[in-house]
Parts: sequence; C-alpha cells; structure tokens
Amino acid sequence: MAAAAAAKAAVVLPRPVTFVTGNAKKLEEVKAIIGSSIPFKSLKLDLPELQGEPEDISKEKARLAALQVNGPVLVEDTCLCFNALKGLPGIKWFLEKLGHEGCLNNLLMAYEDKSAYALCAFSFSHGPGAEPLTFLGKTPGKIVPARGPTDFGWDPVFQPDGYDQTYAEMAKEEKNKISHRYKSLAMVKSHFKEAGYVFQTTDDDTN
Ligand SMILES: O=c1nc[nH]c2c1ncn2[C@H]1C[C@H](O)[C@@H](COP(=O)(O)OP(=O)(O)OP(=O)(O)O)O1
Ligand SMILES: [Mg+2]
Repeated sequence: MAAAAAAKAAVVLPRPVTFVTGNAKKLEEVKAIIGSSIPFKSLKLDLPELQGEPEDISKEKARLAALQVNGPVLVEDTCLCFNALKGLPGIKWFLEKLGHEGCLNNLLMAYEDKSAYALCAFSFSHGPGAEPLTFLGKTPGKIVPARGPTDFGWDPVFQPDGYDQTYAEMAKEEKNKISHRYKSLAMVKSHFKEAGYVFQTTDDDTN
C-alpha cells in the first residue's frame, strides 16, 4: 500500500536531449513527429556506419554520441530488410553504391517474395557510460519499381502494406502516421512520459 503511494523520484538529466544524426531528412521527420512532446535539440554528426543487428548498432551509436555530446542523446538506426534475403538489412553504403532505386528491384528479381520491412531502432542514453534503452518500430511492405520523389533514400521503392502509394508518393503527414520511425518514436515518447525526466537547462542551451 505504502509502496503504491510512494512517488517515483524524478530522474534529473543535465540538459535537453540531443538528437544526433547526419541525415537532414531524418531530422525533418523526427521534428514533425516529436513536436513539443520531448524537449530536444539536434546535432549534425556523421556517426560511424557500424555493422551488426539493428538494435546493437543503435545502442552503440547512442554510446558514441553520448560521449561526444557529454549529455543525454537520442540516435536512431534505420534499415530496410528483405524477407527473401532472410531480413538482410540494406545498409547505407550498400544502397548508396548500388543506387537506391534500381538496385533493390534487381536484387529481388530472382525471388517471388518482394516483401520487406522498414525497421527503425531509436536509442536513448542518459549520458556517457549509461546503458542505452532501445525502441524498435517496424512497418511491413513490399519493394516495387520506383514511384514518387527521390529525395529520401529508398522511399520511392517501399510500399507499405495496406497502401497503394510508396512512402515517397505519400504526403509527409501520412508517412509520419504509419512509418517505422513514427512507431519507434511513439515508444520513445511513452517512455519519456512514464519516466518523467526533468531537464536542467543552462544559459548556453539553445534550440
Ligand atoms: O525513412 C526513410 N526512408 C527512406 N530511406 C531512409 C529512411 N530512413 C533512413 N533511410 C536511409 C538513409 C540511409 O541510406 C539508410 C539508413 O542508414 P542510417 O545509418 O540509419 O542513416 P544515416 O547514416 O543517413 O543517418 P545517421 O547519421 O542518423 O546514421 O537508409
Ligand atoms: Mg548512419
């Protein structure tokens, strides 16, 4: 009884969270999805392109980012995974070297199964040395011949299940309601709500 009534002590973090990414398009979406629900600023930094399981890559990115920023950080790692290739993730260099659009269709030419999923792994670290928490968001779909604007990665070749438009053809607000990034951030948001973090701000903290 007494335990139930005991208020959870608020975790005080030294400053607003810094979202670290080298990708301006990700940042745009993250800003639109987070809105004002989490106080954050951003830092453009190209973190190393690590290899491994998406969750491990994301955690390691958060550890590296927390050291650089010397404070609380959010990072994310995204991959497009092909079911015909046992979920093999399309890492950044792989996509960039082969060309985002044609290559994915060619790659899957040999397979009947064009199904894929977009996976986003956000990680949050309280700061240097803290073990990051990871939140996975997944949107299933299929790889199709490119349709729509080509300004963000593999958006033109990914058609989410239940839609007849590719991510690229959809209005941004629509993508941001169903995307892998939206789903992962929804978990981040509920975590922040639940944890009730308190952020100390200093004079040099600007957005
Ligand atoms: O919603 C998306 N729609 C289409 N393409 C996307 C999306 N999200 C990431 N992408 C691309 C960017 C990069 O080619 C690869 C992920 O690699 P990833 O390391 O997570 O991103 P990045 O290096 O561009 O930015 P960061 O500095 O946050 O690591 O997939
Ligand atoms: Mg990267």
